[in-house]
Amino acid sequence: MNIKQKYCGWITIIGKSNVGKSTLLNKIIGKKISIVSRKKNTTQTHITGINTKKYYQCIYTDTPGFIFNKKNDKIEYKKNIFFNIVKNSTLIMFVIDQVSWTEKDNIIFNKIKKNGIPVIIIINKIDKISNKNILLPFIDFIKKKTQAIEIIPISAKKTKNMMLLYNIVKNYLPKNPHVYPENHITTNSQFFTISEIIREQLILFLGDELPSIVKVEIEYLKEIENNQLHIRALILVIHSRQKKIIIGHNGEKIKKISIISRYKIEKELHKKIHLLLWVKKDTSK
Ligand SMILES: Nc1nc2c(ncn2[C@@H]2O[C@H](COP(=O)(O)OP(=O)(O)OP(=O)(O)O)[C@@H](O)[C@H]2O)c(=O)[nH]1
Repeated sequence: MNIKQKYCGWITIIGKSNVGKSTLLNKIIGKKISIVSRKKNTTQTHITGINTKKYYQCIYTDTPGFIFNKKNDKIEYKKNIFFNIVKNSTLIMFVIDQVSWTEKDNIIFNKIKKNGIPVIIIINKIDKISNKNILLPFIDFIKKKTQAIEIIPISAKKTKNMMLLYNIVKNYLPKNPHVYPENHITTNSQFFTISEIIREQLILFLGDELPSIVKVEIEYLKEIENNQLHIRALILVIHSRQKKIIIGHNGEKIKKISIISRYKIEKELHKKIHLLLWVKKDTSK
């Protein structure tokens, strides 16, 4: 019997805050599993995204951006958890913002380098670089400075060089059986549990009135002290009239959906929930 060899590896996405780590992971997975925002430190916990194509499975971890102590430039981020993730990686994707290599990048890079795990440096947001001539000398400079195994300029937002990146990552995957089934895209079940509860309530409350395609995206999820969770969820519709249906007269419907959803999420997660629901036209269509 000819059983095709399988490959599987763990890839950790590292970088300063706001360099585009979550955008990159979402693009790789093809779904919004990690929250993207202009605000720094949107990603609060580790997000795992799984990408399986035929015989190759990549298990990505998006890490929260590093926080530096303003006084002494020391990393304040939960070091132990972080370095455990790094230690167990097959590969590291070190993301930087355009052609800027700062002292902070140096500090983070030197810390992770000690583990001897291969590092790919990703120069993100190249769509923002108007003079592309500066790219090659910068790549040379980074190559000398870091001895990274690969340096790849991409635009996660504009999906530029993403296939090239995937093909490179694939080459570094060791022979391993797959850890997750093919259609499994994240281990962050909390994320999905919440959006599914909201969708469930939409279906229950609106029945036949419900527009056929309603997406719920968790835009913001933050755990605060005393077991409380702040959630902002977007209900995405195709037409403005669908928006009106969901909101209802004087906002009555959305209010009810929100109250019951909050109650159900509290029951499911055993946490105090603060829930804000927004209905919005899906502009990605
Ligand atoms: N122009 C451009 N903007 C991008 C690109 N990638 C990400 N961004 C933007 O950069 C901002 C930060 O992106 P995130 O993906 O949230 O960055 P992050 O590194 O995960 O941030 P933290 O959660 O703070 O660690 C967002 O406004 C993104 O839309 C890109 O390739 N090009």
